[in-house]
Amino acid sequence: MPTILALDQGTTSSRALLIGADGRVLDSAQEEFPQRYPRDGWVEHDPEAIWDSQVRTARAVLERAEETPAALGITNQRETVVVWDRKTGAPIAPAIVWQDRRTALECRRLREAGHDALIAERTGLLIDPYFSATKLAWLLDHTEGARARAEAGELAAGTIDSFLLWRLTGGAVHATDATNACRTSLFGLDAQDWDDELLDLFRVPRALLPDVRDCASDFGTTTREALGVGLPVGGIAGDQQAALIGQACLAPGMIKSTYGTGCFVVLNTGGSPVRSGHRLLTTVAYRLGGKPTFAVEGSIFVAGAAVQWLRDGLGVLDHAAETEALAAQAKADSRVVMVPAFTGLGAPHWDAEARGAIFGLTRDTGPAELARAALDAVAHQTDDLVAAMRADGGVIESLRIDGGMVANDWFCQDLSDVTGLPTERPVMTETTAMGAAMLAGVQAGLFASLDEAASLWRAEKRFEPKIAAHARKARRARWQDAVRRTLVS
Ligand SMILES: Nc1ncnc2c1ncn2[C@@H]1O[C@H](COP(=O)(O)OP(=O)(O)O)[C@@H](O)[C@H]1O
Ligand SMILES: O=P(O)(O)OC[C@H](O)CO
Repeated sequence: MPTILALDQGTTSSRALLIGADGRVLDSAQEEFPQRYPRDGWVEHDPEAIWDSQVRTARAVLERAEETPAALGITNQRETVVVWDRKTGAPIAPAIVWQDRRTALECRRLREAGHDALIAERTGLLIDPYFSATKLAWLLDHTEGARARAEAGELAAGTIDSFLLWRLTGGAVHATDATNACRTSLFGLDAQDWDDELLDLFRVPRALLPDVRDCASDFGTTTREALGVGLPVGGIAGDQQAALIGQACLAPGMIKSTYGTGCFVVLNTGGSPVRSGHRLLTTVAYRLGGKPTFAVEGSIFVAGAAVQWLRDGLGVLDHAAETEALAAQAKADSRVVMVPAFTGLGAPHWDAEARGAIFGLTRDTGPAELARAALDAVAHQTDDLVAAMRADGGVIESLRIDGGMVANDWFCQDLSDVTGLPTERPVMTETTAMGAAMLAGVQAGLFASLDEAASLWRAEKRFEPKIAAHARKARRARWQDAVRRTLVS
């Protein structure tokens, strides 16, 4: 059976998965890599650590594989930017991660100068440090000589997919796909290309940027130096769009919600961009044969990251999975509410300056109540997004869920209770990798179309809401009050 190698470069780990043409995961490898928090609100990655972990996982899977995969697909944490030297391939600075807030003041300046409308109209995005453009400008302004070198064409930049692709092809291909490009604030949704006016506004030289291609395209071939084998790279998509594809949400109205470091709820809206009146983003879901399909997205910066903070920051857990038993043990009358605004709040609040808070602490609050509050916060934030989508006219009847957190049954049930929606967990929870594999498989001719590949999707478990309407209302009110008390701007 033909196979596809999918590289899933996430915020906390790099993964490589060998996926069969029947949609099954045949093998996988995963490596976590260090997160750096050098200052309040800053989040950085070492691009070499990303590269090394990604290559090691890919090579591990390839060495165990019986046959050479037919194609390779890449999916990645989005918005995070790397700038590197075109001659040596060496990064000139650490990668600035999507969660990083260092450009909050610059974003405020752009908002005060009245650029919101132009940016929203062209890109479907708001002005926020989340997106790549201000991060790129920051790197050029704060790295000695970088701006002049960028203008002279000596440097290349891109999101993580671009950086990996460059390295995988030995510097032969500097490209990205439309789903990653549309998260930079530099890409016109209508034109489906970099926008000169936005490049001027954000002061990013065009010479720095990759070529933008369809999600299923010829992205070149890996070198033997990189992976020990020449594989055609046929698919690229940002991880949330890849998860939408991997969850088989290919028809307008279908919706998925992914719980990794952050949480991203994405609603397929079909062939024309739909603008939100409630501060959700308009984004490219995928682009095939030059034709974009669009989505509306709600982005939450902290989901599994709150669990990670309990583990690594507070040290009250050894493993993320312990939150499941802990949450179940929490005292039923606990009113602890955690607003995990560690790096500001994303949709629908977009408050870059808010910081986290915990309300309702009592002398008997312990790790169990904190664990429950952390999981609960993710469910409430999801419901905030569902409410915004409904206010925009969206009809939402259930959620297809995935990501690291959905291994936690307590969380899945809580999500269903808090949102009042049935939630469906698929058999194949590696939906992000699956999306990348589907795209690469279409390009390699293993699937006649994305729809054919999507027919492989199966539900593993469905969680139904179990709490009474009045209990849900009371919990929602407590959450909304806590958020109000956390907002800064
Ligand atoms: N059983 C679990 N319960 C709660 N959270 C979990 C569980 N397993 C993993 N996580 C959280 O999920 C995140 C990892 O999910 P993943 O989809 O791999 O994220 P990413 O792609 O952002 O690196 C981590 O933040 C981790 O804390
Ligand atoms: O690494 P994840 O799975 O949390 O996804 C990160 C997103 O792509 C950021 O927009």
